[in-house]
Amino acid sequence: MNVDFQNVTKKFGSTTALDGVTVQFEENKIYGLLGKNGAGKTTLMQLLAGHILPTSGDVRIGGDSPFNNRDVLRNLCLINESSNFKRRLKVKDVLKVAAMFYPSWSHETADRLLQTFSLRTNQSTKGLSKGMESALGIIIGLASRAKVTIFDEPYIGLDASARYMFYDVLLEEYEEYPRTIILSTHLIDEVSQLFEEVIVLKDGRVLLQQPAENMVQKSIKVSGKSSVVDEFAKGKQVIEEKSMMGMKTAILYGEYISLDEAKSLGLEAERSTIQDVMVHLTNMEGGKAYA
Ligand SMILES: Nc1ncnc2c1ncn2[C@@H]1O[C@H](COP(=O)(O)OP(=O)(O)OP(=O)(O)O)[C@@H](O)[C@H]1O
Repeated sequence: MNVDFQNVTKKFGSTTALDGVTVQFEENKIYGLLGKNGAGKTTLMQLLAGHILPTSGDVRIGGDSPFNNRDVLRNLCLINESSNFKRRLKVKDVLKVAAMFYPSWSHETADRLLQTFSLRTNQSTKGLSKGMESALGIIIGLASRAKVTIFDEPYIGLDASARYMFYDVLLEEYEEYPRTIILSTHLIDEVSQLFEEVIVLKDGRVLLQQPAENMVQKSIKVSGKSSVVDEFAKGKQVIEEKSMMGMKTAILYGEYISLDEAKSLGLEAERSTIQDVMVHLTNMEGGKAYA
């Protein structure tokens, strides 16, 4: 199911959380939805999950609006950091309800992940630690096999090893049973190798939408004598630079930039990370779009 946002604006009182967003999520792709605090990521996901209505514009999933639309919502699973599970229920009851709701539910995946995350099905959800609650959310998200599965910072309280288990299982599950996965995260370095496509929001607008690989290929971090760095940077977009005692480090972003060309001038050169590019682009003044 394709997801289509056409000129979507969402206002909360005087705050414009999303401002004329037009974006598409294709079937069977893993997306990273990135941006600084308050950029509009959660609002976009809430609109997608039919929890709220846009102030103007159109949100469509497989051609239909998700708002109050049970048929669409059975193919869509949003897991967020505060997926407050009904406090009186046991883990097994929460899973039973989810299994009834999602037509593609995989009992096998749920059982396997219960073991992976050491969750007991007889445990009351009231007694779950933050990490265990996140684990339960992740189990539901992956076992739902919903055609559109969205994780909004789903790992609060999970330690590093549990988070890496989540990333591994997510990839395994995705390979076995492809679906559209949207991951919103601030732990970009940890997760970025999962992304096929990256969407960066800034001040409620789409600043950039690109295949993850392109984003890396279009960026370069160079260091060396200031005059050489400046010469190399001519005509390219400098998104960050630091100088000290005649030396300079700069991050450049634009059309494909060759590492070899920089090295042949005697500069140290490497690709910068998606996290670096995201941080510096969103810190720059103005709202230029790089899509
Ligand atoms: N229910 C609401 N009522 C009022 N303002 C809201 C509401 N939800 C979001 N906003 C505002 O809309 C803007 C976008 O918020 P949103 O939560 O979508 O950002 P975000 O990118 O998810 O941020 P974070 O990374 O901090 O979770 C912010 O200015 C926020 O204060």
